[in-house]
Amino acid sequence: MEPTDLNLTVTQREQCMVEAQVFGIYKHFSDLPSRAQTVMLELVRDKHIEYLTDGLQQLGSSFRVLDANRPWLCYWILHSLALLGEYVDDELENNAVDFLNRCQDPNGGYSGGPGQMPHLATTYAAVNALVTLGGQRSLSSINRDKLYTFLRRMKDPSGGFRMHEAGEIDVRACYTAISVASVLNILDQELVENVGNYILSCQTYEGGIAGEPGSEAHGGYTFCGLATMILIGQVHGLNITGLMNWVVFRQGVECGFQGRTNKLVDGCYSFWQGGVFSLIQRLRTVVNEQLVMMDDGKQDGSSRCTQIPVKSHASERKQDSEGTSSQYDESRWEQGGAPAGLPRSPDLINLSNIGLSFVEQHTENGPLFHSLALQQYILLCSQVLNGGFRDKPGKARDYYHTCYCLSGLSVCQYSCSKDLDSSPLPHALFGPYSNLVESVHPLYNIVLNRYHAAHDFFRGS
Ligand SMILES: CC(C)=CCC/C(C)=C/CC/C(C)=C/COP(=O)(O)OP(=O)(O)O
Ligand SMILES: [Zn+2]
Repeated sequence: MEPTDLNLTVTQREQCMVEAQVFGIYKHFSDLPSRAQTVMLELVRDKHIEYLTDGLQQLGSSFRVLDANRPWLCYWILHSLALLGEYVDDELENNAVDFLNRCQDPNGGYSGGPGQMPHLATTYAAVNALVTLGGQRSLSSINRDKLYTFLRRMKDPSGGFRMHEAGEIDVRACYTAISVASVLNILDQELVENVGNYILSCQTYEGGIAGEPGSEAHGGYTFCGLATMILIGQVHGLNITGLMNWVVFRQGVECGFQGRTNKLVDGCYSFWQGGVFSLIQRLRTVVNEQLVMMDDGKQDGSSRCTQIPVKSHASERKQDSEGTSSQYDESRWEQGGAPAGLPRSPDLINLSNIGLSFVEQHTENGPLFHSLALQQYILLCSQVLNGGFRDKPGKARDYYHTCYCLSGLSVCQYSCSKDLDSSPLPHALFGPYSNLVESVHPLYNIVLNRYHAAHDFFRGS
């Protein structure tokens, strides 16, 4: 099944579905769109906006559903609307800002609902939601000083972060802490200290990144770990070639991505795995350096990062548009086992500029995954024609899958573009050009123009 152009016949599309069923994905074949409905494979934009706006209105009127998850619902819905190029009206915007403010803890951070314990995941969701809303009222509602102290309290002496007070330390916690600190321009050396080593300890023999040391590599954590390493300027410490080797095998015959080896594809991994590709595309220097080392016969391509030899000039340092400071330290690899530790981030790194310079660079590299095929999975299998997206046929739509399917669609559509703020060429899109959605900043999963506005707002303060 190779959907290589926009002119797939209905018969070919039906063949895709039949093949997918043969591979055991569609237990509910009748759930798939009918033949007539799939002809154009259109994004049913108006239906999605209706579904999302309804969700936001329900939140606004009661704010009672899913008690510990409400900032997430705000982010998933607001981000999905932003991807569709929609702005919410003043009343809904004010309600959302007020509600998120009630989730803000007096001592910093955001909880899942008013009066609850602040948590890093809901802090990330609330901050991304407020940045997506944008504007003075929304952005200035974030108490950055208190938020910084919350992040410092969540920092474990080992370097990782805890999700909440006395909570678990994992890669998600590292990403959510570093992502909000970066977007709010409060990232500093104290927060960064030893996070890189924690993430390195989670890269597995398969090449992907696990949630915690010793666990299985997973797309969600691989995105979090890779994005964190870029945001702290230490991505060169990961075995990127090994990571690429792992992620390229995660796109299934059904065209969607699976989260981990031998599991089913799921629409939400369109972003978690698709986002990994978007990041890797912008890591040309690091990828080339590691490929050269492999060419030198010093590295087995399937090996883990601890076996990457290092350059002999340990003092070499540079910060480039990938937000990477190349600093090689031979002693790190000498043990033949786990790395002895990433060097402390050089002071030369401007932590406040990494997110912006990363997204401003041009990339000559095309996507390393089948972008049109993934768009087909999203539009044909995950899209619900009444609005919203789902994991796969047979499952119900929800706001989480709507957010991450649309985010994945965006990553696909801009995957052939040299830069993220110009419109892609029609051949990059599956279906009509009206399917085009907004581009995202792949490190934060925030719509790019909303990120730029927030970056300007928090710059220099
Ligand atoms: C920013 C943030 C909070 C990121 C979260 C990242 C994320 C999606 C992590 C995945 C967690 C996980 C192990 C799911 C497996 O569920 P499963 O066993 O039901 O699914 P599977 O069969 O597809 O692996
Ligand atoms: Zn899912």
